[in-house]
Amino acid sequence: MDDVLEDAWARVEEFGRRPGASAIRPLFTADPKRFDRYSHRGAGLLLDMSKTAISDEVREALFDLARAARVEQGRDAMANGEIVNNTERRAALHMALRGGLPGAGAAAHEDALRTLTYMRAFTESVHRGEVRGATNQRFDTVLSIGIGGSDLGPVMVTRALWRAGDPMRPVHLGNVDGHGWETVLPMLDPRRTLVLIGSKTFTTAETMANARLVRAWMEASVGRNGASAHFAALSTNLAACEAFGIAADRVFPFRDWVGGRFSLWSALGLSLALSLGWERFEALLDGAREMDQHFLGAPLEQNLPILLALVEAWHVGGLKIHRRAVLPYDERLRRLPAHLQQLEMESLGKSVRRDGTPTPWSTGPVVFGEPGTSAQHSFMQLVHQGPNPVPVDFILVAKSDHRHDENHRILLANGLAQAAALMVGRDADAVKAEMREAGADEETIARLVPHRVSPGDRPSNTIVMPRLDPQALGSLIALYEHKVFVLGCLWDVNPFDQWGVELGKVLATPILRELTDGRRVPHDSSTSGLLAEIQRLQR
Ligand SMILES: O=P(O)(O)OC[C@H]1O[C@H](O)[C@H](O)[C@@H](O)[C@@H]1O
Repeated sequence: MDDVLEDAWARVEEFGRRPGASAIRPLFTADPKRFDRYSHRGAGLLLDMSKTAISDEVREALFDLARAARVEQGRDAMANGEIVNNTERRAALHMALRGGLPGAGAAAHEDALRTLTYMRAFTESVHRGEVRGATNQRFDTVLSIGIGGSDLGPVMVTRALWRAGDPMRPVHLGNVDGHGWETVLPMLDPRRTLVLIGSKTFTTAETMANARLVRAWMEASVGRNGASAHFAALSTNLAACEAFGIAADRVFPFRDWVGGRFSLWSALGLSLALSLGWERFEALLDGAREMDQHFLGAPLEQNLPILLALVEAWHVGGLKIHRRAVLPYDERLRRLPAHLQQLEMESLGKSVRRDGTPTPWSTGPVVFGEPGTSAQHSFMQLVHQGPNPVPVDFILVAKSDHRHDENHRILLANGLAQAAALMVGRDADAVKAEMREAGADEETIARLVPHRVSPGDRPSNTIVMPRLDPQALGSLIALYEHKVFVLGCLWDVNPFDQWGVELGKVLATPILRELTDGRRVPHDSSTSGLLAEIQRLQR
């Protein structure tokens, strides 16, 4: 396989070195039907990849790459519960949480269904006021404690879908920074607050510190005995939940085959069910399942997650572009870039292949983003005119859920215009003509032309969603999850582990000890110097 994969990459790289490899405009000139031929639908979404420099020849080379990487076989192995997370010796069965899989995936779904059924019963009991707090008041707020994969997905979905009047008010506590707690504290009435501690391992230092903080606050209000009525845990580590004092019937388990950044569909999504209502949580899962079915069934050439991954493979491997921006043109998706940062960078920021040898190719790019149009007024200058291209994913939502039609038209017009402007650019002649038309004098024109030229040929994908509802959001998130898996195949890296985050955690322990009791421990001189400065300022 190695030779085949390396050969396939070599071919993509060779296309990337050809003169004019990054030109997009000539592809539109040569093919009036380019949009039709380079946009695809699946699970209710449309992906337009026509504004990239992928020619028919390059596309064939990318399909060959997908075949060489055995993407379809890898996908089927994942769905069948095989050990695709080879370093941790685990399956990756997040699709099974959504149902619709055959074989081992179906068995895993049966298992997940037990928790989902329990989550539903609990959610509905809370909403009906049958499950109450220690002072017999109904819960109206759900405080979720968790970080990373146990925070970003649920926060992103909450921001996207929660509306005033929904069953419960969601509040999230992720960062260990006490200012985070101080910020949410005024929003909370302990007597009406249900606290969820979400942690796959139930050992994450920040989450446990916040959990202890919140437990002390709750005990101070409703008493030691009463506090347990206010807590539930979402975890794979049942013993640690028990040791923390969570009642057994308040532990919502999930399996180790659910990766943290793929876990919002599991018990970890309980905050979503509680705040949005069970039906909308289920619709989210339905949308994801629809994308799963598309991913599992659509041919390579029309398979949205595979195509999205191939575009990235082309940018990183062919054109050597190591960054990407995500611009959702919907304020409600403002935390989507943060979720994708974790999903993509934690999964694909790797430098060794699955067998531990160095990757001969570059892997995961830097991902960042902000909602449009706000992003246009911050970093898009660099995307339009900076020396290095930044491919963009534009996400457009056709129908809004408000009545301010003019605002929505302005929003959409801007999203479409940004993508077009990046691609078509504006050359010196066009700038001169526009300036003359506007009555500028020749001196001003000569002075400003170089500043006003936009190079064009800057690539983007556009994803169109019909509406931002739970179903479409589920499909969108699953699209990116599967894209990440496909890139794992193409780059031959394990997208389900994250060993790189370990070292920092290890080094934090002696530093914390030093900050706590002042006993010096040897560090590099920079760390020692900074520590000394902080301690001096604290005195
Ligand atoms: O869910 P937990 O076990 O608390 O883990 C929370 C997060 O912390 C870890 O350090 C990883 O980087 C993340 O992948 C994980 O989602």
